Amino acid sequence: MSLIRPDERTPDRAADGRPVPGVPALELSGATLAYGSRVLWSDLDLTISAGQLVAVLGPNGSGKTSLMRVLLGLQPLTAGSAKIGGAPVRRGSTRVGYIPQKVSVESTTMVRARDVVRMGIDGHRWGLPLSFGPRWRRQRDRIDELLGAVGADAFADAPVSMLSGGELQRVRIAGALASDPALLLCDEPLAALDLRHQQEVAALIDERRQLSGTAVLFVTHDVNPVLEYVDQVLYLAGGRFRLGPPDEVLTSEVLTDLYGVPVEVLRAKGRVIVVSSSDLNASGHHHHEPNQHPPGRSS
Ligand SMILES: Nc1ncnc2c1ncn2[C@@H]1O[C@H](COP(=O)(O)OP(=O)(O)OP(=O)(O)O)[C@@H](O)[C@H]1O
Repeated sequence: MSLIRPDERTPDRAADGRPVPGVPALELSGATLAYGSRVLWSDLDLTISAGQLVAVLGPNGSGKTSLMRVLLGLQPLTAGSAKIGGAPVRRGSTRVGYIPQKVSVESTTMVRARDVVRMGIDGHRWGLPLSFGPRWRRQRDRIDELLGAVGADAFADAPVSMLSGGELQRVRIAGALASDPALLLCDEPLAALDLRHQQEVAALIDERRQLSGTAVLFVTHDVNPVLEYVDQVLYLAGGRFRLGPPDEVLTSEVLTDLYGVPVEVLRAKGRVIVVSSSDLNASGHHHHEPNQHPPGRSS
């Protein structure tokens, strides 16, 4: 069932809601973002087709969240263009689903799991729920369907403040997918989860993109839980970036060039570990990011 409002139609969808082949879910052309004289990234060309997953990696302050803000229509580009489903980015679009790291309202109110999903259908707007009637029933069925698809039906009526981290992420995914978005933005959705829940949530996102063709932009500090699903890596560092398949970007040579200091990329049992060469003898961390402001780079 398509829930795209007439004012939300984008060229990637026909009037009946069916996908139009060949229109990218996301297209960034010559995209540049600078705060004053500080350039976070410049001349970024990135095309994400329906169903593709792109991991965005990089040290603190490299501009990952800022990229999400651009795609949510909250931050204008300094130069270049950004299109979602073939239409310019705009604030509040239901063509973009967003899984934030935290939703502060949830811990302080009696918001139920199904309310989070309803807000996704309504385009993230708070408002009075529909009262009983055919539209209410259709919406309720849709919410149940969405919660069922992520295995969250058992806690549909539970206050979200009582859910575990893994349960809450399932509900957020259902809410983010409620409007059948062309693009799903995930801001470190695995950060608060244990390994089992990380794997479950990553598999869930992968399953949904395969079923619905939703493209995914996945910001993370640790690529390992999603490595098997990643089509491209966008690695931001020191005002520059590298974009390509994981095997081409996650190499000692590429990251040493990007950071401007010696970096080693180690691979063990299918996992990728990035360490600065000077830390090679240090232990205790599975992923140690090199200095985020290497000498000679703008910061
Ligand atoms: N509105 C703004 N005006 C000026 N500087 C900003 C603004 N928003 C963010 N910054 C700065 O831009 C840099 C990039 O921030 P951003 O949050 O995008 O990085 P990040 O890669 O998501 O970092 P982290 O991994 O720590 O979340 C930071 O140094 C931040 O202080």
